[in-house]
Amino acid sequence: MRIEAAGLSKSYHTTDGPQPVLEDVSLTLAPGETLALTGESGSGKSTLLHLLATLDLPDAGSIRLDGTEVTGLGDAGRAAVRRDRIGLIFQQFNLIPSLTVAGNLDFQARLAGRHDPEWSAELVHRLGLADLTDRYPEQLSGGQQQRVAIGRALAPRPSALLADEPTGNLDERTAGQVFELILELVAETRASLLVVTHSERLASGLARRLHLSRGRLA
Ligand SMILES: Nc1ncnc2c1ncn2[C@@H]1O[C@H](COP(=O)(O)OP(=O)(O)OP(=O)(O)O)[C@@H](O)[C@H]1O
Repeated sequence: MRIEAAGLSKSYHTTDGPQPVLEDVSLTLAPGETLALTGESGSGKSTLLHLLATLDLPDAGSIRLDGTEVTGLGDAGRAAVRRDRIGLIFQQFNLIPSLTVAGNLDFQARLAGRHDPEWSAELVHRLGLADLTDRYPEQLSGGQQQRVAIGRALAPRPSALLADEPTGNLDERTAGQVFELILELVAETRASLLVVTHSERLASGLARRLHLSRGRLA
């Protein structure tokens, strides 16, 4: 997917009045390109990721996904773009508690109309979840839940994968391995990848890097 963001601004409304979080942020991500988004805590990385994922709307600016301006779409239109084209990995996983590991992967793929049992089985295997497919999220460790979240995001073969600290809950060695696997899977499916990370090591494994500082790209 080609992601083109131009002049994005966003403020949150607090009791002290509007707090600017992003100011005039522009970026482009070509189809299949990989980009790391770094920046200190509170610099606006998650906010920017949420805007690009169509989960929230900017106060000003434009977001084009494969040429379609998404800021003008209503909630249903943006939800359809997310469902069909975007894979999301959140810091807090957001797995569905009432579904098993296999159920979480299948649910997302079915929503997008692209359920492929062979691909789901391959993801489960490569993410080291083969013995855990019948477990529920609460029966998994944080690292295992994180791997389920990665599998779920990739199950529908999204055109873009947007990930917020996708290996933040793993020890350094496992984080490196899981990150390599994300890169492999993204390359195989030719998805674009944007990763928010605090890790220099992980950021250096991606083709490009952008740094946010107090809501502006440095
Ligand atoms: N819903 C909200 N309402 C008010 N302020 C918010 C809201 N969400 C985020 N903020 C504020 O916006 C700023 C940017 O937050 P954001 O989560 O985008 O930063 P971040 O760079 O992802 O941080 P971290 O690395 O700690 O996850 C912070 O000061 C945060 O307190």
